[in-house]
Amino acid sequence: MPAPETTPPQSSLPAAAARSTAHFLAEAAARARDIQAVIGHVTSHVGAPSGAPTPAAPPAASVPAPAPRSAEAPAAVTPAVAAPVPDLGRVLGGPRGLGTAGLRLTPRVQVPTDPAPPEPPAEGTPIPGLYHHPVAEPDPVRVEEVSRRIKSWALDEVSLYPEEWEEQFDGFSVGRYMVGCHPDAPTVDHLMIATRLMVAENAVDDCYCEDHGGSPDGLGERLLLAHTALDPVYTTEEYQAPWAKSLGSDAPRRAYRSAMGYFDQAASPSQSDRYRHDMARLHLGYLAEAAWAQMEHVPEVWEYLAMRQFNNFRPCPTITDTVGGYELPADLHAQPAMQKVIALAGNATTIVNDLYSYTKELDAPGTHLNLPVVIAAREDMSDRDAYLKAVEVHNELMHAFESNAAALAADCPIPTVHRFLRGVAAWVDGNHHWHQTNTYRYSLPDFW
Ligand SMILES: CC(C)=CCC/C(C)=C(\C)COP(=O)(O)OP(=O)(O)O
Ligand SMILES: [Mg+2]
Repeated sequence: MPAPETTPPQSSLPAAAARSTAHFLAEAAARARDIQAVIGHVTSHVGAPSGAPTPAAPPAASVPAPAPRSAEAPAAVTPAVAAPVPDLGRVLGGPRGLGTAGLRLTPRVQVPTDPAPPEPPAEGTPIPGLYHHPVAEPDPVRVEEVSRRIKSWALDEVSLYPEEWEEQFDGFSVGRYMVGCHPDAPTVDHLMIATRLMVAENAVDDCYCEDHGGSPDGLGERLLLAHTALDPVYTTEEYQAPWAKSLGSDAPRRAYRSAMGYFDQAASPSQSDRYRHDMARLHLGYLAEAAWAQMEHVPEVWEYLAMRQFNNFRPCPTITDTVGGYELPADLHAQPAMQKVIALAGNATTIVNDLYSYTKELDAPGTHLNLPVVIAAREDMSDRDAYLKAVEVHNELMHAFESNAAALAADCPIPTVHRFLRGVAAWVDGNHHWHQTNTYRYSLPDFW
């Protein structure tokens, strides 16, 4: 099916409102003053000795079901507190005190005010011993609307898949995934920004690298050309046209081009640049994985973990501010302490995938690398012991994410930083929930 040449419609998102240069500069100057005030704190904390105590991780909390919202009801988004936050439980749980209930962004620690009917148990079993925070089932009203809109985008705007892949598209449940990962998105339009990108990222992974005709052969070329749908080519007139035409020539490129077009309209230039950088990281990771597949080489465990830090979910939690309708300023995003928190969160979420997709990948043709497989091969362990060790690696990454996020929050008393950290933590929890409950796609090994 030929790709319709579509241009994303003008967005009505607040963040997409035309940013006049003057307005942007005034905003940036005001922000710069705040940022400079805290950068010193962040830097001095990062320089502390590695044995310095870090705040304790919060206890996992049981979560009552939130009342379903209407599809377009805006979430409370105003950050409220500017005081230093001493522990992660406070940061992730949001502001407390009289009148602040509506400002909490993740439904982690809530005391129900009236008895709600008990929620049916979530489908799927969490991996025994896996450190995670259970979350409530994503708002079904939003899920339904996002699912409807994403299918129409996939079919009508980018001709993403042939009819026979429909069941797999539906089974992926991307609407439920994204609604669960972005509980503070103000509207369904905001959720769609994340959902289109998630679908496009998976189209590239499936069609270029894996299940749907992917292969390590020629992957570098395919990825580079697809990357230009995110990061445009500027060349001479003669060669500009064939490049522009190439972006419509296969489903992954059509999906990247369209999803990025929508993202650009909602994001600031530096948020778009952040995303492009994270996608370049992702593509670098795909290439290392492909090189090992071509060489039939199993890397050492640390080498695998390094590759998986790039072939990683990172581009998804790092758009939490765009999806939330606000911006974490570039200077704060670039701080080493923030980069470390983001990397740890991305690594924990990605090892969650290795663990939940273990049986699916064992059943796939050839050797599919994931953390348990690499540990078993390189550390001479049984499949079971290697899997259990991989669970421990995940748990250590999660604790490191949480303690580093808590330390950063305490050192950086800026509401936007706290909100961003809460957004990343919500993504981590939503990602776990989706993996646990996506029994169409994943099943656990029989190790317990
Ligand atoms: C959504 C996104 C940025 C994905 C990039 C990397 C990726 C595909 C994963 C982290 C998922 O890993 P994997 O390819 O192993 O996925 P499945 O196990 O097939 O679900
Ligand atoms: Mg996997």
